[in-house]
Amino acid sequence: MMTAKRINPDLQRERDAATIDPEELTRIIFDGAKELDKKRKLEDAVFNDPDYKSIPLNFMSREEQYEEGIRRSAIAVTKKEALGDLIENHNDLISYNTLACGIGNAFFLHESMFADSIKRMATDELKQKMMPLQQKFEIIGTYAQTEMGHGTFLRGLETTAHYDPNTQEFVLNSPTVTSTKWWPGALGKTSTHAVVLAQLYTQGKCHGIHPFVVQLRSLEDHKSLPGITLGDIGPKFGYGANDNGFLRLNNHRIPRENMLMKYSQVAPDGTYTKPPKAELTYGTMTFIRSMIVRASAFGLARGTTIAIRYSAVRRQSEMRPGEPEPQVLSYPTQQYKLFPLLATAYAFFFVQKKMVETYSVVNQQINDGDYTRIQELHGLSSGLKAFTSWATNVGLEICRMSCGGHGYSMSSGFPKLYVDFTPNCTYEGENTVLLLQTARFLVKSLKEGKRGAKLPGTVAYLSSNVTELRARATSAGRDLKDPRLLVALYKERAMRQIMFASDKVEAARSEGLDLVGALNRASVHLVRAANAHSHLLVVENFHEKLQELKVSQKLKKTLLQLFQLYALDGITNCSGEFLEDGILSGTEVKAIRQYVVELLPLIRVNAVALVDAFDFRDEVLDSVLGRYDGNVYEELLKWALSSPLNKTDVHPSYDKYLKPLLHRNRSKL
Ligand SMILES: CCCCCCCCCCCCCCCCCCCCCC(=O)SCCNC(=O)CCNC(=O)[C@H](O)C(C)(C)COP(=O)(O)OP(=O)(O)OC[C@H]1O[C@@H](n2cnc3c(N)ncnc32)[C@H](O)[C@@H]1OP(=O)(O)O
Ligand SMILES: Cc1cc2nc3c(=O)[nH]c(=O)nc-3n(C[C@H](O)[C@H](O)[C@H](O)COP(=O)(O)OP(=O)(O)OC[C@H]3O[C@@H](n4cnc5c(N)ncnc54)[C@H](O)[C@@H]3O)c2cc1C
Repeated sequence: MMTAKRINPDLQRERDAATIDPEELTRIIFDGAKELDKKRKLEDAVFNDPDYKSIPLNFMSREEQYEEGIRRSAIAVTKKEALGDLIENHNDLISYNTLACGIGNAFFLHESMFADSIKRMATDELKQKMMPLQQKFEIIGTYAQTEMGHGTFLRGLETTAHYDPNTQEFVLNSPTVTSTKWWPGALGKTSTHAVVLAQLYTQGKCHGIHPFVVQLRSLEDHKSLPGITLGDIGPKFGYGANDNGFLRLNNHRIPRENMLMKYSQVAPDGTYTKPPKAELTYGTMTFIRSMIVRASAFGLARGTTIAIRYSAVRRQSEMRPGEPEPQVLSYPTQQYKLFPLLATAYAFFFVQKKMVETYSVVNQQINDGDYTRIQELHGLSSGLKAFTSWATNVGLEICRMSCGGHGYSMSSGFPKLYVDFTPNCTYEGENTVLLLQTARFLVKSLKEGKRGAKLPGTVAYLSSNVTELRARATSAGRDLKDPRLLVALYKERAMRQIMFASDKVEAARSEGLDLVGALNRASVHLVRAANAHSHLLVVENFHEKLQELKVSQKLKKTLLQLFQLYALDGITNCSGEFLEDGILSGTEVKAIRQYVVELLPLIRVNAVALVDAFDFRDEVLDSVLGRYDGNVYEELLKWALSSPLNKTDVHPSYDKYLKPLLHRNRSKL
């Protein structure tokens, strides 16, 4: 943690009064003392390096942001080579890049989706050719799937790859305006190569979308190759430093070997062999979806750190004349805005660990040719990606508004945090669409459970029936703060929502609709069901973690309070779903509302320590309001003074426009 020269006394008092040691919690969040030490060393390596210093992003034009992003990303490549053991795994790599290229990592897709697609789907020969070039940064790759006309509906992509057996090449084309590749990160100006998804045609037949490695730019002068039109798509809501781009292909030829042919093949004569499972093409997206759960945890942790520290420093409104103005953190309404989000950030930290573990186990099974859990992984990653990113998206705006007027200033850090986070709800699968995928898996699992099939872990509860679940909830006692009861209540709620949605699908089918039509008619209920299921997974996982963790009694007590707040507040926000089937009575829901309010002052004692435990350095938070030392007001003034508009006392526009206006009647006076 950064040592500050002078800590704001209010913030210091909060830290002194805490009953927990934030460092104990930090070690849990970052997987133990060794990993934490590594993370801090990586931070030192970046923030003590003058090469990573630049003028504040807020005062740069978009071109300057792009250039600065490229500069930092490029030097990060060489600097990280010298860091040896500090970068041991993919998490370390992401951490280092996030720290070094805070403005936006130009090579994120190169190191994730481009590399992963090749590793996952290329033949050994293509891998041997491409991976060293990728790893040594002799080429820069991106992932070009989305088109102007279609992002969600992959089967609707229009880019074509026609196989020509005479030359043993694929001929790539963008036959319509809407087939223009649109959005891929780093496509416009940076990348030399892309994994391009296109409809494969061979021997006169279309075989659906397949991935191809396509060179876009010359490796000598970086000019786009003949048959290729490339560019930046223009300014966006956020991600100013990234050249999200467009690509048009005009009879562009690539060798047959550039198709990623591990699972499906085109032989030299054009004969097509289909993959053992069509969904294997989608694996790279599953990988990033699981990472977005991690990004959600970090995003909400950042937002709550800024808002809670600032709320401890900010004093407003005498309660009674002459009394000192309270810290806004002491108002129950402020606590009610922020503490459930703090609890949510913790819940997401724990569930992202589970997501990453599950991903890595199932991915290994898939690599070994065992596809039995592929659907479960898809249901889990789609549901958690959507559930956690939506909650973080909403939570960040609540955090910003909880900072009053100063939250609206760029100096708060919230505008950049929000605009860079919010596309997590859209890219890598639009959230509604992903929840519908999860729901499909849930409806299927429910049916199979009823038939007596053994269901995988995350949906095993669907093989029970509601009477059993109700009995389990009842046997857990009726102490509404008891974690076992809370998990049982969430389970019953999820089960009932899934049953309700399934019944609606069945009802539509019995009216003669086909499955697709029936799923579409029931889609509002299906999304609700998938949300309820994902919510349960977060609650259940938090409970399991509480039982597993070997921590001090004081910390255990605080984590239990956070769990209770997360679970109880979740009930009040969806109380209709708990009331409508009598899972809870009206009296119980009212009692839960009161418990939530009673938990707030208990959390208040440790609120600052709990955000300190996230261990964000000031350079990472990039927020005047969230500073570790709490010296908000002095820094706000400094920040404003550094604004380019304040370079001169009189702005040049005075002579051009204001003076003529102000002086226009002067001669008449
Ligand atoms: C302090 C230190 C600090 C450190 C801080 C560090 C903290 C941060 C750390 C983290 C930083 C990272 C942040 C991330 C940044 C990201 C960058 C941006 C990247 C953005 C890239 C993109 O944005 S890139 C494009 C993504 N674009 C999609 O995402 C399209 C969605 N659209 C579909 O994905 C399909 O279109 C859709 C709908 C499934 C229908 O698919 P479809 O048309 O085939 O139709 P069906 O629905 O019929 O599906 C047919 C059957 O396939 C099954 N299935 C489908 N998908 C499956 C799958 N994946 N796995 C298995 N099975 C699957 C399904 O379940 C059916 O199974 P069944 O038949 O048995 O029911
Ligand atoms: C910042 C950013 C970076 C990106 N980076 C990349 C990249 O690197 N590579 C890449 O290939 N792509 C990238 N994308 C594109 C991204 O993956 C798509 O935008 C995303 O998958 C959503 O697809 P869409 O834009 O077609 O949305 P649409 O599908 O058009 O969504 C519009 C609305 O329609 C609804 N809808 C669509 N289909 C259904 C359905 N079946 N049922 C119910 N509702 C539906 C959605 O819920 C949504 O409300 C990026 C996008 C952004 C914003």
